[in-house]
Amino acid sequence: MMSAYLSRRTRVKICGFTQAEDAACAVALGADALGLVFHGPSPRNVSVAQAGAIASAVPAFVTVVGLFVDADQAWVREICGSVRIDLLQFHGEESPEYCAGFGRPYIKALRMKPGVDVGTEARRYAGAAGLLLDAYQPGEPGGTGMTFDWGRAEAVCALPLILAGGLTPANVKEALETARPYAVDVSSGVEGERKGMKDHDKMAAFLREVYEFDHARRDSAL
Ligand SMILES: O=C(O)c1ccccc1NCC(=O)[C@H](O)[C@H](O)COP(=O)(O)O
Repeated sequence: MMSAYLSRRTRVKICGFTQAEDAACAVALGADALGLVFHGPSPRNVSVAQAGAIASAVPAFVTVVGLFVDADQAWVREICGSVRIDLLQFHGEESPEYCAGFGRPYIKALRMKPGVDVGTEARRYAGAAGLLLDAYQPGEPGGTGMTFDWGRAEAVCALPLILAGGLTPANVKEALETARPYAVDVSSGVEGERKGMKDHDKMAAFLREVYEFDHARRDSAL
């Protein structure tokens, strides 16, 4: 009988879409989840109309993630009422009570500043569907293109861990080898010249690297 380990594959979320054709490409390449940023100051911020055009073209079984940073609750509700959002992602200082207040599954981002303990935060956000670990850059809430010490993500924790921050096709295998997360999340590392515009070749290369990592690990376990 095949063990859970043998059937294991790394999920991939690509974040920060602003163009429907980039999102369609990510789906065709096999991405598991697409992130839409609802945060005005971000260069990847999308309007309701843009988000609707992207989300409505996403097929069943691919997750549309709505990302917010310390947003007004009414704004989160308004987006959820206007756009298909399957999963919420909170990227600021939101409390567990705030995150749970929308009656939807959510993931909580942790910016890995010194002293942040993944196990402690996992207990705090026990109701989350996953914990996303991102780099800490003062004054920048996310999408920084910066990495952090992936060894800190090896923590034993009851929640699925999503590794983010500065991942690229060139470093994602090493990151997977070190941290062994449930999923990886990438934004800048698959962009071209402009933030929010995804490079289709980079997205393909990123997904290929993850696929190759999973297959090599599975083969070595046989
Ligand atoms: O992408 C943004 O512009 C953004 C703005 C504010 C909060 C979060 C943001 N992105 C969050 C993500 O999910 C990114 O994918 C994650 O931070 C990793 O980004 P990157 O280092 O660029 O791969």
